[in-house]
Amino acid sequence: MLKLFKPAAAIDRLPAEKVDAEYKKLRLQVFIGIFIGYAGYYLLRKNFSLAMPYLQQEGFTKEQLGWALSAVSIAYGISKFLMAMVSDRSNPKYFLPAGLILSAITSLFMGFVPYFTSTINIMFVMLFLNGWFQGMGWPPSGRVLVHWFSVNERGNKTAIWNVAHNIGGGLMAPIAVGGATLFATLYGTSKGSFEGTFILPALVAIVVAIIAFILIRDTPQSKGLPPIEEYRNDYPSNKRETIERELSVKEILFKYVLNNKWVWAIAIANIFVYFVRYGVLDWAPTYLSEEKGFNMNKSSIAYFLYEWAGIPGTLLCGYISDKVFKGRRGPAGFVFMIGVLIAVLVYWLNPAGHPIIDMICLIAIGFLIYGPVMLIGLQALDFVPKKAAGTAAGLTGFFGYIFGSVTANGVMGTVVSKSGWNAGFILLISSCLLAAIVFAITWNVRGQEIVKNN
Ligand SMILES: O=P(O)(O)OC[C@H](O)CO
Repeated sequence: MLKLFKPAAAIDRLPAEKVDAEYKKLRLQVFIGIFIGYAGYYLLRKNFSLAMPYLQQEGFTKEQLGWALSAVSIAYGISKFLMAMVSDRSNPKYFLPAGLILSAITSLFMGFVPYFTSTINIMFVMLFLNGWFQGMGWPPSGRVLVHWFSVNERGNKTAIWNVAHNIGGGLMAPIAVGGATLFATLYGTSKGSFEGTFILPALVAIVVAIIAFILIRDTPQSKGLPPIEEYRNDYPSNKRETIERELSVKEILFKYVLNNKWVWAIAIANIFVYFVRYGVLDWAPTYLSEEKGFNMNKSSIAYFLYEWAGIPGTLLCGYISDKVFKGRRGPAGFVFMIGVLIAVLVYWLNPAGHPIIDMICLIAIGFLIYGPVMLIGLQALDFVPKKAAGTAAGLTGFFGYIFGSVTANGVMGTVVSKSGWNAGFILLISSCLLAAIVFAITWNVRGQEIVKNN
């Protein structure tokens, strides 16, 4: 591990009368830091898709660009897991901004140096690098969440933090399109300039990384504060013990993550959740234009609504899992996935000529799918001691991206080309059902109760 990333050491405790005020101030500060930091990551997650129409005008085909784009998901899935093992033993104040700056530098190279967008293979390598650096965002955020927020408030706080990615993803398109227009003006061309879709989001992301660096802190103990469990008198088990020493990679991986059946269960659920998340989102423009007669404008509105509907849906899901199901995430995940199943069915069976119903279905799917997406991350944080939290979430991310998202692009594309949209929808519906079943298997599990803290 690089010396720079070394976890911040504990310092002497502050006087008791200062603890409360300092905790309140720093909890808000670190939360804002990871919120805007993770939103910043999403400015650079898929900005390439906004460059694609311009790159098509430069002579690249849809298939070539789709292949290059898949590099982001492949690298991201692997990195979210591997970099999480590094992150669990790193100071998030350095780790999170470092990944964001590296991702921004990759994007700046693609915007400023023509060589890096000159062939599909070079773009694939650049996007792979970008995906890799993108994997440095979730794990340090998870480390901050579990060290500054105790188990009985985590559902709510994780749900609020999780909407950062909808906000970042939602803001990316106008910033990238604004960049294209701005750089077209600077370069004196009448058409949009794809360079700007790389450059402007990257510049904004660098500013975000600096702000995140200023705000984020490592553990409460490194600021002279007690562990969060002691401060809030909220322990994960009756033994009132938590692990506060940094764990070795071997301990994290083999003692707490890979031999935990519940982590495996949610990793498998994540395959199906991500297949639906990206299977619906990435194919919506194509499906709506081919089968429902939507033009690009209407399709992009539907795409936008899908992302933003995720915000209230995620908050509601976190609230329901805390208040109605008393900290059990499985039932909330089950109910939301059944809701997604119904909305996907209507989206499929609604005949062409009723665009409002298609829009409502996409809003409903967006509203409902991001809750389960968030719950899996939350369960991962809950199922292991806090020093292993990023790695557990990283494993679920690996399964979600490599087996869910990548197949949502590749397998869906092949199935739809060979057998038509009905076959594609049967895959989506089956995934909803399988995700619901795995959530149901975790029905009675309260993460904090099964965590092994010794
Ligand atoms: O798909 P990811 O890894 O960016 O995660 C998105 C959400 O934050 C999941 O909780």
